[in-house]
Amino acid sequence: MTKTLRVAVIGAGRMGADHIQRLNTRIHGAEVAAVVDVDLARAQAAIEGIPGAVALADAEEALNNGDVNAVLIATPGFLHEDILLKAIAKDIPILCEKPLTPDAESAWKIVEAEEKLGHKRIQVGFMRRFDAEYAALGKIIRDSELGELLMLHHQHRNPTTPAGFTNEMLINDSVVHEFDAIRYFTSEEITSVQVRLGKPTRNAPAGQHDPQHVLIETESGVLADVEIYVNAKFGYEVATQASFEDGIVSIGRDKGPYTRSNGHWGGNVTPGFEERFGAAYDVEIQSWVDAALRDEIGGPTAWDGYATAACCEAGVEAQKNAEKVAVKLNAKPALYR
Ligand SMILES: NC(=O)C1=CN([C@@H]2O[C@H](COP(=O)(O)OP(=O)(O)OC[C@H]3O[C@@H](n4cnc5c(N)ncnc54)[C@H](O)[C@@H]3O)[C@@H](O)[C@H]2O)C=CC1
Ligand SMILES: O=C1[C@@H](O)[C@H](O)[C@@H](O)[C@H](O)[C@H]1O
Repeated sequence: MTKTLRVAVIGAGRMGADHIQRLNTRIHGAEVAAVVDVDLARAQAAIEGIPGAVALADAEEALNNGDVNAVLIATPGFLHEDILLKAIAKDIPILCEKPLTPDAESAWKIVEAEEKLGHKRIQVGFMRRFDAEYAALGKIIRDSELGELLMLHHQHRNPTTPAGFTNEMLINDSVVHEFDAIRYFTSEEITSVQVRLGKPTRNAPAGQHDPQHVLIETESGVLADVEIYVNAKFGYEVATQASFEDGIVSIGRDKGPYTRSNGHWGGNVTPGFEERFGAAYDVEIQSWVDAALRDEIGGPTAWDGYATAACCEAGVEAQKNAEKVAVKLNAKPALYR
């Protein structure tokens, strides 16, 4: 493998632009070689000041560009499958933003294509695994420091949603992170998902029922719940409280500095995911680059993308009734065991 990844970033929207900046300024061992966006002006704006980078409007053109040897996919989730299959055919390192794909059938096609290739090329953008507090809680669980983990309580609150954010996307685009986090914390698969639609906020756009309460069980019977609330207005908050036999651990609640002044006390709430998880994205992308230069991957696999897509599928079905829906998973291929 080469000493430098020459990355084509596909999609220069909110997340793609953020990754382009980090690749260009903070990540070692990688450079932006091409930026692709159907909105060519957006791609052109994104490569400004990046020597040697080209702006293109077509992903396939970037994959066929001899100067490109890796790809970072940051288009909306429903477009991932097509680009992934083309990138797998090129056998180059791939960082695919979550979700791998929005449904289990298409995610399974990706797993099968990678299995056929015979080695792992895809890392999925579940950045929470690279957040310092998530890693600390993961270690407490793995080392059984507080006895057995019994329950996980998650709050996932966004200030607002972009145009076109459907009711299904509360599960496919947002709770997909908790599905991955629960699997990461417990090292188990999720067996069932139930969704309760309670009293909605007047701040949700038409067609979106917000907030929702998602109830989850794992193989050993760990119970988890997620409050997904995507028009919460006050800021961006992603928090977890874990109940153990011998204690309680909370992560992600507040951000300092904590100030007492003028008869009030308090800290800060992050405005968006860039601020809350900025450091985690840096660690995630550096891990991908370092591993890619060794012909490996440095984080969640296509199997993780598939398994979470299966949870999402159960979750979207569960939105339609208040029943518990079983998660259906194909057998795990040897490549991921
Ligand atoms: N890990 C995380 O915390 C986050 C991940 N994401 C993920 O990142 C991905 C992108 O999300 P956003 O940046 O929020 O979306 P966005 O809508 O801001 O940007 C998407 C970009 O893709 C471009 N695009 C659309 N079709 C294209 C095509 N066929 N070829 C090339 N470019 C095309 C659009 O013109 C747009 O510039 C999604 O998979 C999303 O789930 C988004 C936000 C946070
Ligand atoms: O991935 C993300 C967005 O796509 C999603 O829409 C948000 O709900 C998440 O908090 C964020 O991390």
